[in-house]
Amino acid sequence: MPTPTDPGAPTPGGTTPIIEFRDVEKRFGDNVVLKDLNFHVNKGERVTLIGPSGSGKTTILRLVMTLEEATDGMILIDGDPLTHRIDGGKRVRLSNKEIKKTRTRIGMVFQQFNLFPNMTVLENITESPIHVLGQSKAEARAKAKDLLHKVGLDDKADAHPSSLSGGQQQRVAIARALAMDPEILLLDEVTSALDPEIVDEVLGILRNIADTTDITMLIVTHEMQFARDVSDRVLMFDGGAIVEDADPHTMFTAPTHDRTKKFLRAVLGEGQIGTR
Ligand SMILES: Nc1ncnc2c1ncn2[C@@H]1O[C@H](COP(=O)(O)OP(=O)(O)OP(=O)(O)O)[C@@H](O)[C@H]1O
Repeated sequence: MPTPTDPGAPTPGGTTPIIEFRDVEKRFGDNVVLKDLNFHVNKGERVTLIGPSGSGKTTILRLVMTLEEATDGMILIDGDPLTHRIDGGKRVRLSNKEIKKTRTRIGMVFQQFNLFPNMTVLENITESPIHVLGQSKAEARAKAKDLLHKVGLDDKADAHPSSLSGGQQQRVAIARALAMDPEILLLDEVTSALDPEIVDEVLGILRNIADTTDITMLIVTHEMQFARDVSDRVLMFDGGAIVEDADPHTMFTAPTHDRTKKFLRAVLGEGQIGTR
């Protein structure tokens, strides 16, 4: 097993973790949201976080994206500290430059799309590849067009986000995240703000990405069927702690923990565990 002095060591299965939480604490004032949280995600794995509202799922994604920083402990990306390292027994924050370098390996899609309203769809997608990765305009535009094709929006390159439906805006947000060639894709309730009839179109695109790439995915979703279809592993959270860690078949058909059973009954409906 990895030890605090041995970052990124292979797990017993021989696979290197690409995301590793070590004794992570996150508090907002007096509110301790995560306490001594330890878990890892292996390269190429798709891991879904489920659990009741307020259990800390979004906070975990925001920590990986460096939108928040842990108040104690360490997060490692591919063996490298993300925001803090231990130096001579002391917890030291990395420089902004070091943090930014690791962050470019990670992409995130949010519930509320977060597109730049004054830019066209194409500009939204090319902005970071040009300004963060230093790609040429031509290279970034070619890649963006390719991605727009992939998400079924070839004809929307010159449109502004406000003229698009919610589902179309979310597809642009997915293309924008992919334009950075992320090794890790974080999906935070990406269909929660969408009308029910367009949820499937967005989930279909994500299923396709899961099927055709080896991007590591960390997913927060209330779409249990989607979680069951794409995940290698499902982590059930409650009160900022993992109460169950299982493959999706086990989690959704034969959960062992009472808290998981109660949660899934509430989400899926009485008698639904094992039938979906
Ligand atoms: N920026 C913040 N400032 C203060 N408290 C916060 C902040 N972000 C999250 N929290 C608190 O952290 C806790 C966990 O929130 P989080 O959004 O991670 O939960 P969640 O499991 O994703 O919930 P949901 O399923 O409702 O999205 C909550 O008590 C929340 O109020």
